[in-house]
Amino acid sequence: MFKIPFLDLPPLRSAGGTVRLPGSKSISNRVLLLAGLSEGTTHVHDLLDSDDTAVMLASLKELGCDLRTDTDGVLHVTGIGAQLRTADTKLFLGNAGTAMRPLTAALALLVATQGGQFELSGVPRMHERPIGDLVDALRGLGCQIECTGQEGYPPLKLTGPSALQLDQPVRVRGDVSSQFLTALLLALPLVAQDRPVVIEVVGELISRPYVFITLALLARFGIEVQQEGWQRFTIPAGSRYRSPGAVHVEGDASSASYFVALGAIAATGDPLRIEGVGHASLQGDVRFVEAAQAMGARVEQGPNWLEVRRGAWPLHGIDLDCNHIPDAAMTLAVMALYADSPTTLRNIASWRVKETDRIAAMATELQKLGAQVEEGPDWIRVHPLRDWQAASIHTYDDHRVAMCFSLTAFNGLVTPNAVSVRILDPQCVAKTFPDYFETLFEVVEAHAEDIPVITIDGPTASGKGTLADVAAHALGYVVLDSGSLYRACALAADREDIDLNDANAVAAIGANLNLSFKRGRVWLDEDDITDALRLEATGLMASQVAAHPAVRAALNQLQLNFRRLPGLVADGRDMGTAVFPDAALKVFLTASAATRAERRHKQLISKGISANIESLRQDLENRDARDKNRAASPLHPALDARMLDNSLQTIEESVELLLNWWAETRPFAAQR
Ligand SMILES: Nc1ncnc2c1ncn2[C@@H]1O[C@H](COP(=O)(O)OP(=O)(O)O)[C@@H](O)[C@H]1O
Ligand SMILES: Nc1ccn([C@H]2C[C@H](O)[C@@H](COP(=O)(O)OP(=O)(O)O)O2)c(=O)n1
Repeated sequence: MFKIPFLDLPPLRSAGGTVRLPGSKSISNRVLLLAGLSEGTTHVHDLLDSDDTAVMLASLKELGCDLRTDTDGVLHVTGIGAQLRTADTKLFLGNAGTAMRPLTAALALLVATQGGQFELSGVPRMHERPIGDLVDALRGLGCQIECTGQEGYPPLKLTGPSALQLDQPVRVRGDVSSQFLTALLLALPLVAQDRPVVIEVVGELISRPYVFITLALLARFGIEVQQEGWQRFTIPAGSRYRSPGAVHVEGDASSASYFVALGAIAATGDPLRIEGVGHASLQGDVRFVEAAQAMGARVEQGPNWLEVRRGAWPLHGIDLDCNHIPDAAMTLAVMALYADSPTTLRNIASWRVKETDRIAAMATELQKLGAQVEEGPDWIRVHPLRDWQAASIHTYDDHRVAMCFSLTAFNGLVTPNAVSVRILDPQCVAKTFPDYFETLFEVVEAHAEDIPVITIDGPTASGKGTLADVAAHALGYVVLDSGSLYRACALAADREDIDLNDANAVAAIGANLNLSFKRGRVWLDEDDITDALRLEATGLMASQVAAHPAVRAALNQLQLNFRRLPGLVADGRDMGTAVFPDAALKVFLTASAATRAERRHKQLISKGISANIESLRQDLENRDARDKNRAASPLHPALDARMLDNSLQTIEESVELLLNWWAETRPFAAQR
């Protein structure tokens, strides 16, 4: 996951390959709650690992469920068998609507029948998301619920015991959020032992596919709800949650929408294959596929996979009632930018009460890119965009805003003036798809020249590696420690007893280096060479082999291969002058020889390697001289490099300066 303040996406050009989706959020949290209320143990496979499921798991633990994950990643949930084990508990539910609503209903009924007190709260946004219709329905039954902040919104205090009236149908509004009905359906079996319980929906029920998932999962846990249309549901007398044993969670169909869109926009060669959802999925959002097809996508599907290619290009504008795909429909608003006519998405009032007001959020952010957007209380219209502006996209702590705006990075497919897109707070995707951006980068390609590079060149022990690592971490970029390639090449040659002055023999070794980088360690063939690489003696040998033009040529492609999405920070001697001459920022880092010798001395001592400061200084001056005076790519600043002498700076000061210089080169500076 990219735990950074912003992630810059350079222009992306094509897509293809295979994506395995994380588990569905809706199914995961319903399964967890049902498993938690059941008797016995449920073995949950392919559970989504995300913020929202973490919230539900923490709550189940508080309630006394036993949770164990085995080495295969299967979660074993032993439920409470509908018996409260705690009497007075506070639950913090973050911004997880799929936890707040059903837990409110279940706990309100449990304290009504068994006594106790629960307080449910969340982040500030959760306290702005209405829950009044559910609270009213539960109060109508006799539950005691207090809204401790504003009436109709969390936080809530649930107390009991209290007498329940279950003879009359429970009435709940269905036109704001189907999650209220889902919450009641999931919870009312708790009190349907002696008599059937009837739920009546007031108003037109929205988001029916989510209710369908609820009913299907209830059936798996032994509750066969009788349904009369979408207005009346009866939970039969004698209902009891029974663990089905093993449950497999489907891939998340809403998450699939970004990759379906990706295929429709950019899979011009191989298709984009999406594993985890298909025509047999329970989730209504698989019908996003039909909307994408209407916009031009070519889709093949099996029971649990989809393959998507570009069909029509540009895409076609559509006019669609999105009631059946409320979450996935946000993706259509971004696809609309690539269409040949405006796209109108209707019946999306529920967008206004999600993680953020999604209609307002989409309109504001699309406009930043230059798009013309109109909006109404329950609709949005997006016009095709050809004159794009680089933009810094605010994500409102809303995972779907972050994910669907990543698709705007393909603007170079409809304009010659491709722009980069900045996604602010990219880690909000943790709500449902923590590795979304990593997964995206595996199946998309950019032109190498579009992938930004920062180079840091300079003499030994000037702090290049340190600065490169911290800056790359801050930007989410890949790091190239080019010195380590020269070091590895020298080590490999030395191990084979090759004369380091024999340029061609060393170059042949360099061209066939079998290096791998795993969990912070470096491997040469089967050997872990991490520690050997850092020895001063290895540095000296590296400097020696690095003087051969043939060796430099042999290692060139290996270094170019590090230019990967979303960007690169490369440190060495000739990164800015020879390997990445088009880098957007070049830094030449220096410090006095005395300072550098002192730093290296400290570094070695801290690693338990004995060293003499005077001989270190002598070695580094010799090495500087060789690196500067060699004929092939000698160490010197590029003409357009920025000079940084950090002799008197802390690491933090150097990093801040570099990041400020970087910000000056970016097109977003004014918007941040
Ligand atoms: N600006 C700085 N101020 C103080 N110490 C630094 C600074 N930059 C780096 N160092 C320290 O100097 C040592 C050498 O840095 P390193 O990044 O390995 O240099 P290089 O990659 O240029 O050889 C490290 O122990 C590092 O913590
Ligand atoms: N891009 C590069 C990187 C390193 N080299 C050579 C010259 C250096 O003395 C050695 C070792 O480099 P490295 O960056 O690991 O050395 P320091 O960490 O700065 O001591 O490799 C090079 O010629 N070109």
